[in-house]
Amino acid sequence: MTQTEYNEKIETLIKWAKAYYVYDNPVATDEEYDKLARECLAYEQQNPNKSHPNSPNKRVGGFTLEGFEKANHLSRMWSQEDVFNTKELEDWIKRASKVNTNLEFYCEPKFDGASLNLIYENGLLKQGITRGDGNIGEDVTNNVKTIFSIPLQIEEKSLIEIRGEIVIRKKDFEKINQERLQKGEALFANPRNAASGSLRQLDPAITAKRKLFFNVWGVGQNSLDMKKHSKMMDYVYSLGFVKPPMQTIAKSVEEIEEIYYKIIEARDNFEMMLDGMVIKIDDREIQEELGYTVKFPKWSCAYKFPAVEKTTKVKDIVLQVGRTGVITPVAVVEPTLIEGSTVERATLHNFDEIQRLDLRLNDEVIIIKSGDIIPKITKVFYDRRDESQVEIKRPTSCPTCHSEVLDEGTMIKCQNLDCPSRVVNSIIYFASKNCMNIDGLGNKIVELLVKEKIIHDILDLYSLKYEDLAPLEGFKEKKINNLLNAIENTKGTQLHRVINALGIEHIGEVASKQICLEFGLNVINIDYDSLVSLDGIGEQMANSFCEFMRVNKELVLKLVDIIKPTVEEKKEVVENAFKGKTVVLTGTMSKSRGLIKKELEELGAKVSSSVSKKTDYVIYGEEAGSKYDKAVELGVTTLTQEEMEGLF
Ligand SMILES: NC(=O)c1ccc[n+]([C@@H]2O[C@H](COP(=O)([O-])OP(=O)(O)OC[C@H]3O[C@@H](n4cnc5c(N)ncnc54)[C@H](O)[C@@H]3O)[C@@H](O)[C@H]2O)c1
Ligand SMILES: [Zn+2]
Repeated sequence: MTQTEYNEKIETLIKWAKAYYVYDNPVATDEEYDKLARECLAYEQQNPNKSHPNSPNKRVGGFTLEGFEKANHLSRMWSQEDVFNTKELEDWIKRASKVNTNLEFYCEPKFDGASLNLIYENGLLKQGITRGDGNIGEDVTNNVKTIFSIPLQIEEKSLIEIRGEIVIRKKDFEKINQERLQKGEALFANPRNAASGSLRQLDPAITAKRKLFFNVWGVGQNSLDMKKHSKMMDYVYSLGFVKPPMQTIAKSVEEIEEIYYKIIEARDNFEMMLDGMVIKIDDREIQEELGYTVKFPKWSCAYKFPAVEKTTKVKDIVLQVGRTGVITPVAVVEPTLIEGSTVERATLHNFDEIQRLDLRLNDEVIIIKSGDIIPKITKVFYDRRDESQVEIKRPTSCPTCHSEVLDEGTMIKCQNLDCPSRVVNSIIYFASKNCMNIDGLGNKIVELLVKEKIIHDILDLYSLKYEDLAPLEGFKEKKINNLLNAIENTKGTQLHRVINALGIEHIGEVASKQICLEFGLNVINIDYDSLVSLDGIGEQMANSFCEFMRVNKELVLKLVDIIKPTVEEKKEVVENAFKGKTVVLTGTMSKSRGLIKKELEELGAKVSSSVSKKTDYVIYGEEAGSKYDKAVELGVTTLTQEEMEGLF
C-alpha cells in the first residue's frame, strides 16, 4: 500500500465511522469496515510515523452530536480488541500470559448496541453519558432516566461508574421501523443503530417510547474490593441491574471455544442482537498489571461472530405468485456466503418496499440472514451507484397466467382463481407437513401433476387413480401406492387441520382450531358477525374467512364430504393454574414433551415454542438451554416438572 492509498483508505474509514457513530446510519457493513480498518492497521504498524493522526485504529470511535451537552467520564471508556478466529484468540492469550500463566477467562455474550456510562453518587443516578471518544461523551441523563432497567437509586453509596450496553429487542426494532415507515422517516438499518439513535434523542419522550434495555457488563471508577471480575459483577447485579444470560468462566482455549459455539448456537433465540463474545481476564489484579493500549484493555477482547450482514448486488427481480394470488417480488443477488450457506435470493415483502428503499437493479445493498430468518435486504448504498442502475417497475400482469393484476398499493394480486401458480401453491400448502401432511406430495410432484393437467385443485387429489400416475416418468409401483395411501390416510383428519390446510389468508393454525372448536361443521356457513365476536379474531381475519367460504363453498362441502373430518367438541375446562396460560417446555423431562404438551392443552393452556414476555410459565427439565436463560432474563416464572405437576 502506498502512502496515498493509505490516506485515501483512512479518509473512507473516517467517513464510515462518522456515519456509524454520529448519525447512526452506516454506509458500510461492519465486515467491510473491519476489513478496511485492518488493512490500515497493518500499514500503520509497518510505518508508525506515517500514520494518520485521526486514524480510527488509534481512538475509541465516537464523536459527539451537536445539540447535546458534553460530559466527562470519571475514568476512560474503552473499545475492544477484535479477534476473529482461534489463531488470533491464541495470540491474544499468549500476550496476556506473559504477565501470568494461570489465567481464568470470564466469557459472556457481546450485545450489539450503544455503550453507556452511568455515574452514581451517594446511591443516586447522577449522570448518564454515551461513550463518545472515550473521555468525553454526550450527556443523555434525561433520556437514561426513562429506561426501566436502569435503577435511579442503588444501595452502593460510594461514587461508582456502572457500564453497559443500551440495546433494543429485535421485535421492538421491527416495530420502530414500521412506525417510521408510516411516517415516511428514514429506517434504521439494524437494532444497534436503532438503539443508539433512540438513546441519543434530544427529546426524552421519544427515548421513553423506544423500550430500550440496559445490559450491564462492567464498572469504571469504583472502590469495590472484590478480587475477581465475576464476583464484582455478581455484586453489581445485586444492586438492581438485570443479569444478562450466559456468563461462564473458562480456563483454556478449548473451553473458550466451546462457550463461543454454544452462544453462537443460541444466538437467534436471544431477543437482542449479539455480535460476538467478550472474553475478560477474571482476576482484577492481573487486569491492572496488563493495562491498556490507546484504544482497549489488554485484559479483554471481543471474539466476533460470523457476520450476518453482507454487501451484495441486486441482479434481477423475479415475481412469485402465492396461493392467495399475492405477487411477491424476490431479489436475485450475487451469490453471497452468510454463516456457511450461499444466499442467492432475498425477499422484498412487496413493491412498496422496493419504492421505499428506492431499490434499483445493480444496486449494492446490505443483505441480512440469520438462523431461520429468510434473507432480507435492509439497506441500499445510494452513494455507490454508477451508471448501471435500472428502475424496477410494478407489474401490470401476472407473470404466470398473464391476466391483469389488481394493484392495491401495498399488495399486487393475480385475481385469476385458475392461475396455475395459485393452484400449485395452494396444493403444496394443503399437502405440507403442518397441514394435511401428505408424504410424497412435494413441490416438484405437484407442479408436474398440475402441468400435466392430472389435477386442477385439491379436490382432484382424492380422485387420483393408479392409472393417472403410472405413465409419469419416475413413478414406480411403490411410489404410486405410497402417495395414494398417504392421500387416503388424510380421511378422518381433524376438522381444524382441514380448514387450516385450505390456506385462507390471515387464518393460521391457532385461528382454525379456535373457529372449528366453536362452530364445528357450521364453519362453512358461518357469518361475519359470529366470527368477529370470537376472542382473537379480528375484522381482517373474519372478512377473509367469510369471503373464502363464499367463493369456495362448493369445493369445501365436497372436500368435507370426502374427508369426513373428525369434529372436536368444546369441553369446558375446569379452573386450574394453567387455564388460558401460555407455557413453554424445555429440556429433558421424565416423559415425552409431546405427552406433557397434550396434558397441558387439556387443561386449557397454550403451549408455545418460544419464550417471550407473554409467556406465563417455562417448564424446564434437565439440560434446559437458552429458553430457560431467556425466561430468567425476562422474569418469566420457571417451574420444574414436579412443580408443574404439583399445580395440576
Ligand atoms: N458499518 C460501519 O460503517 C462501521 C463503522 C464503525 C464501526 N463499526 C463497527 O463497530 C466496531 C468498532 O466499534 P467499537 O470500537 O465501538 O467496538 P465494538 O462495538 O466492537 O466493541 C466495544 C464495545 O463493546 C461493547 N460491549 C458489548 N458487550 C460487552 C461486554 N459484555 N463487555 C464489554 N463490552 C461490551 C462496549 O460498549 C464496548 O464499548 C467495528 O468492529 C465495526 O464492526 C462499523
Ligand atoms: Zn396469475
